[in-house]
Amino acid sequence: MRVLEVDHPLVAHKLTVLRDRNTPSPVFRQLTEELVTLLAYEATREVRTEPVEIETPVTRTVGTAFTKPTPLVVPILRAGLGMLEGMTKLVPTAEVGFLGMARNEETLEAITYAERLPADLTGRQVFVLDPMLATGGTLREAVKFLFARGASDVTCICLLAAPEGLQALQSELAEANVTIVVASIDERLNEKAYIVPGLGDAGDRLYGVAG
Ligand SMILES: O=P(O)(O)OC[C@H]1O[C@H](OP(=O)(O)OP(=O)(O)O)[C@H](O)[C@@H]1O
Ligand SMILES: O=c1cc[nH]c(=O)[nH]1
Ligand SMILES: [Mg+2]
Repeated sequence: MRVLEVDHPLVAHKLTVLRDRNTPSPVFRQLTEELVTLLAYEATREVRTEPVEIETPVTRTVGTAFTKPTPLVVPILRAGLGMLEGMTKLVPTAEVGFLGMARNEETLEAITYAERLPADLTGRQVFVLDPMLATGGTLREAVKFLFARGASDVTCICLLAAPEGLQALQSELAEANVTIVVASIDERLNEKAYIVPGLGDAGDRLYGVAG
């Protein structure tokens, strides 16, 4: 498993506004989308491509095309849905599958309540979108599920990660072909397993308080 913390002033600035408790949902959604586009630029460095011959108005030349099957993008509902548009803007030909997962706030166990993915992911490159990597339980389950379906490698794009969650994932997925691309590795988890300084509950800030 590899971890890449993206160090860029544009990322740091947008993240600062996102963290601010006074930032309203519409601005939060817009900034999330913009941040994902910046992170996706780094996260797609290893996307599989092949040469393709094309004709410009001047001559024939060899360019680059995504190798088929194209990457699969998997937002983890709810909060990951806020990252989808930013990703598909950059990789418009990607297919999209969905995982609905929620962390039980008492036991911190991640449960899967919805799944809409291709049955066979053999050889597929998969990009998972989830803004928060706290204990790491949600991403661990998601990644294991994708490998069980045959994915060749999984890249998770997150806004914030806690060191505790990264360590937990590292100890379970050390040898796995997993990359975590994150805007900031924060200080720690608090007693409720929220990321500190963090940005609060990403799903609630994007979409309002869940019932
Ligand atoms: O690393 P973990 O400790 O598992 O926590 C992280 C998870 O918690 C949040 O989702 P949540 O369960 O709040 O669902 P939501 O997106 O519907 O709000 C977040 O979007 C991650 O999926
Ligand atoms: O800080 C946190 C931790 C888990 N889920 C969130 O949305 N935020
Ligand atoms: Mg939530």
